[in-house]
Amino acid sequence: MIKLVNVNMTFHGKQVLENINLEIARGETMVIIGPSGSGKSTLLRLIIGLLKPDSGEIWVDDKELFRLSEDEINAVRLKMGMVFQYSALFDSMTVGENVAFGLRQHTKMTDEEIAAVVRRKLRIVGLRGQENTMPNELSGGMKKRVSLARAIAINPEVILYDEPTAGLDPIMSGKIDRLIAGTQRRMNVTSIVVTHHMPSAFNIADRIAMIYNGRIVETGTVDEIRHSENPLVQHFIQGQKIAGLAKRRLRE
Ligand SMILES: Nc1ncnc2c1ncn2[C@@H]1O[C@H](COP(=O)(O)OP(=O)(O)OP(=O)(O)O)[C@@H](O)[C@H]1O
Repeated sequence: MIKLVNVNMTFHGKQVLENINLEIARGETMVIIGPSGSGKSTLLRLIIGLLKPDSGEIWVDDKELFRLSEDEINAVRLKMGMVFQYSALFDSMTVGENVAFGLRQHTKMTDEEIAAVVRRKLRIVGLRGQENTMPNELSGGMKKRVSLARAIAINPEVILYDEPTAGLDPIMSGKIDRLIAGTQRRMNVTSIVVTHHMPSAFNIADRIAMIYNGRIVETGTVDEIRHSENPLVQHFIQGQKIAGLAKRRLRE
């Protein structure tokens, strides 16, 4: 479904991604882990066609993104929904208008049809009847759920999530994890999830890829990653556990 071949990316002469090769099958949930600044968000932005790599190929189905015209890239993008790191809702629009945004931009649906889709998607994310609420009246977790409702409104084949549980308490994180897994099952979407949060990664992943300094240092199933002998991987997993414990102690 999605394939990156020898992808390289630099910003102002600094190599941010180096020789990335990654294949994600249809219906698979691929979780990308790695330290801050390792290139995870850049990878997502390349896959959704917001950035162009310096070299390499990015395939979505049988189409290589950067051989396409702008119109063709837009058509591929319509297969993808993105849940952004800070939810990225439009503050001046109601929840309903936020969820409807993509449908208004890219379809010829009538107002009634759009309202029906919005109602259905809000119900799926547990926000039934919140159409007229403004984003600033919502908690962080609720905003993430609106962002997910907006991403699934266009019935995407691929959903990309950038740090979906960042800043959420463990109960809300668990809820978001279940929504991600439930959405995958219900819509049979391909999911790509960037996260620092190892419990989430282990909960939802079919496979995990770890990026370190712009390179993929390991790809494997949850079990393979848990038992990896790569010290970078173990260090990251253990480090996240220690960071979690330290945070809990600070709160106590
Ligand atoms: N538009 C840009 N212009 C210049 N440098 C950038 C740009 N976007 C990202 N970078 C740099 O690329 C590197 C990778 O950034 P990226 O956001 O992909 O990392 P990340 O792994 O997602 O980090 P985090 O977990 O902190 O979100 C960083 O050094 C960042 O400063």
